[in-house]
Amino acid sequence: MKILVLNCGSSSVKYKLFDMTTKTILGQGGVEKLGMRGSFLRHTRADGDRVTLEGEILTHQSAIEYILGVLISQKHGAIRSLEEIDAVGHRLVHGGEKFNSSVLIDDEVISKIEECIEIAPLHNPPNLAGINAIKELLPNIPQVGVFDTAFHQTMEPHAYMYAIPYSLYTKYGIRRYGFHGTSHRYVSKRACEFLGLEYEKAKLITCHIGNGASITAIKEGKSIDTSMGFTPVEGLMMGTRSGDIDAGVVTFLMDKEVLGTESASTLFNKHSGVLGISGVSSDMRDLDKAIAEGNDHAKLALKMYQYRIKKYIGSYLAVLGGADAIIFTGGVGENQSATREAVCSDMEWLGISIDSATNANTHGIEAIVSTPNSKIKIVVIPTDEELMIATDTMQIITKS
Ligand SMILES: Nc1ncnc2c1ncn2[C@@H]1O[C@H](COP(=O)(O)OP(=O)(O)O)[C@@H](O)[C@H]1O
Ligand SMILES: CC(=O)OP(=O)(O)O
Ligand SMILES: [Mg+2]
Repeated sequence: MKILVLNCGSSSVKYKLFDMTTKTILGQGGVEKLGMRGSFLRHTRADGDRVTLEGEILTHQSAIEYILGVLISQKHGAIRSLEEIDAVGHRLVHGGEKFNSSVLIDDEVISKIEECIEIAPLHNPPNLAGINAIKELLPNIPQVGVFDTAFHQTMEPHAYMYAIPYSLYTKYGIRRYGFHGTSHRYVSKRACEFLGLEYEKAKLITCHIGNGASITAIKEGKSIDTSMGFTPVEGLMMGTRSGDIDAGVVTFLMDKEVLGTESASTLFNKHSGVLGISGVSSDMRDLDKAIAEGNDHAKLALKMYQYRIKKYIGSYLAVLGGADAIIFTGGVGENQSATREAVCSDMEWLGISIDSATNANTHGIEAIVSTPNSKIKIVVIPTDEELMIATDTMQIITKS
């Protein structure tokens, strides 16, 4: 069975084509700078063959036309005909309170996703554009939606409500939803397999630390709290997002700097976080370089970044009543060993003891990086949201 996984963002469409029989990737890549000058498609085939195609790619439909074209192209293709594709699985960001699991997409599902546009104006329109493009280009193929928010629908009201008038929840759906659920679900399950823990009995803290970052407390297979909220700007400090901030700062700056809602949103989503403090970059690799060159703002940015993760781990240990494992994933969580070390240091009193040497040598692979006597295991599990989406898609279309 062959499944195409699509992640349609506002200016990019990423894809992976899976052969689920062998769990291998036949081809992958993405369209970038969608709708802008200089848009291009980058494609890599399983055998390493690579190609970059430049073109005027203005809409999601034309991006997907390019992708389908390269997948069956004579020279760089991964399959002979589009008929080989059995289903398409989409990463969908916001399912609001309407979806607590992955679903087969039909007209009713589409209209529910449309209803969520109001609370997710940045994410849901490009997701819907992707679904509609496939409807147009591959009219009879089943499509499955896998929501970032679904895994967190198990949170209870005391964890998801904001302490603002209750009527605003009823009127607009203002509450915490949480994101990266597909990744938190994947790495938590995988960590239990890896450690030999029973998922339905485990207490876990999953740290998805990439460009966007969030942390989740999982009890008996259910998300009970997570750091992202109504939008993906709450919680941890991120590459370009502020994370938690006093609402008073927002209104003060909107007043003093005469910011409209869009400029304020850009400030906290795109110009803040590691980039905002360091003035260097949102990428940890650039930050490390700047720190080595003696840049004090870069040093401060990294310290703030690590401190915030540590604070969240502490609070989640409290709400879970301890933990069996802390799991690191995402570009930073998988690769930046110094951040794992800083976050887990001086926590022996809590039963957390990191093995510095093993940790320092662990990059992008599954590994236990705690000492053998650490009560709480510290593990690195590379995330695979696309495989999770492909797996859900296969299960759903097989059932239906
Ligand atoms: N070798 C590395 N060392 C330190 N940080 C890294 C390394 N590789 C990637 N990163 C960090 O991971 C980030 C990307 O994380 P990723 O999870 O791939 O992001 P996205 O949210 O775009 O999926 C980069 O911006 C960078 O900060
Ligand atoms: C929802 C979200 O924050 O996603 P990402 O980390 O991919 O930006
Ligand atoms: Mg990501």
